[in-house]
Amino acid sequence: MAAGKGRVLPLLAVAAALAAALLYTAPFSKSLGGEGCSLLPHGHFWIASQRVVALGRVGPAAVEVKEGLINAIAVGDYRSFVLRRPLVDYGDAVIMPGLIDVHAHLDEPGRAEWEGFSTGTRAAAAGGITTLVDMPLNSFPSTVSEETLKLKVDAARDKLYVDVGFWGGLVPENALNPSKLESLLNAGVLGLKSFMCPSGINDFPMTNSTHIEEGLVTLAKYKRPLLIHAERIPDVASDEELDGELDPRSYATYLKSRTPAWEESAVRDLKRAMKDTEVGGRSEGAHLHIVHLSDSKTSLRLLKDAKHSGAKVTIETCPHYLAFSAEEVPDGDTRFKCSPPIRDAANKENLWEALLDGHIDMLSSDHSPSTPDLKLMEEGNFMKAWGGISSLQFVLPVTWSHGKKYGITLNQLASWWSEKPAELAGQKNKGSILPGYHADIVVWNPEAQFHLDDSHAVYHKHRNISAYLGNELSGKVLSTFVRGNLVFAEGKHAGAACGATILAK
Ligand SMILES: NC(=O)NC(NC(N)=O)C(=O)[O-]
Ligand SMILES: [Zn+2]
Ligand SMILES: [Zn+2]
Repeated sequence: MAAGKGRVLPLLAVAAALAAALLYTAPFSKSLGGEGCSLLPHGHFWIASQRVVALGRVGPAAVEVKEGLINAIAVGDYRSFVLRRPLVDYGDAVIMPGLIDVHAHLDEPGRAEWEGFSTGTRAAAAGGITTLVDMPLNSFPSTVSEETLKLKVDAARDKLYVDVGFWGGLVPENALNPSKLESLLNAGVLGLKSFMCPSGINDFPMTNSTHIEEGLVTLAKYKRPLLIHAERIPDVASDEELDGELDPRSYATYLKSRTPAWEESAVRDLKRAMKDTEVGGRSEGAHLHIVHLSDSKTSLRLLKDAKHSGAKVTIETCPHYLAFSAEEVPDGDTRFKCSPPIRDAANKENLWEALLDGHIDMLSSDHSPSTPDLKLMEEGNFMKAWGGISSLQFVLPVTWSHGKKYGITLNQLASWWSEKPAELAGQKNKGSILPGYHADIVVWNPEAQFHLDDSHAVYHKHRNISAYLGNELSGKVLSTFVRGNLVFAEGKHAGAACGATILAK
């Protein structure tokens, strides 16, 4: 390419992208550009900036959006290509693939007072997240069958500001029954999720390793992943746990009650399941995904070993494990309670190292709010409070603000938050800015700093239970596009909720 000259990549790889899209398609819930779906009155336009994260590079480019898809990318001096059509020039702001959050608890139907499709997806849009995958528990009933998935999809109708897919639950009731599992998978869940310890939700019981190994055999046929909450109560209690009276307001008490041995015990128990996913294994084609890894020591080492031996395993961690450390959690401040727990500063350093080295594959929010009363904020009892971090809207600025000192790049952000999650969720036409892909895009300013105080608009349901309130962050989301619809800009949402439910086919 001659210096200073632009280059346009018309419909690059469209054939591949569209062919792959046949595997999983996102049914559009409303026609694109429908009444009120977008804050922009165009169905065909260009957006441009000096920092477009696309094609493995960051630089000046213009992206052509047509009927919800990315039609072309002009890199370099793009002006000669952008003729006649409207162009939105974002100057120095970053144009990046929208974030795909594969771990969010939206809690509807049944616990809409905890979160909800409307509030949750408005928060997502304001945070630059363009696709969410909803967890099968905390709603009521849990998503464990074709019928309960249908309740989810019905509850989501006309409430979505971003696209939403669903994980189903692998529970003892369906794990050993392939036809039940197949009907759940045929109904369109993107994969399954199970717990190896009590989930805290009565109609979502834990699974043992036999359930997991058998479930994987069915999942292998569908090539969809099994997500695992990998904590298991160790067979031998540690001496520390046997210590006498411990103060339930002290964060140290909570840490002692849920040690890294819980994660380690679960990972050891998954040994055979992981082996089964290897080439020639009983469930070759299946894929195990460890959600919210916190233990950066033995559990991570065992998972690295399994990956090294050829097991199909991926790992996610969450911004709260990368932003906070146990030393900083004030006693009684149950906003920080989650499972597995936020551990010490050395653990946090190791998690960053593993993420930067590629051993941890991706990030997710694990946004899991409840009503404020269940957080027992006045009592401050860590042992009784609901566990779950409320963070949906803040994950991009939190990752960026804390990652800057480790020298993270915009391409890494796009990989952890968009490309890898798209792959996990089987979304072959999402997660990158590439011709033929959905025009799911976040525009943000990494340099803009803000104080997350009462004047900051927060869209998820209960702002006061978020551990991030009061933080100084950098990285401000300016605009969010979902399939070409400008769903959020300058603090405002589009009038209509035109996100789609994503069902696997
Ligand atoms: N029932 C839950 O939402 N649990 C969640 N709770 C956390 N992470 O503290 C989770 O994902 O394990
Ligand atoms: Zn979990
Ligand atoms: Zn969760």
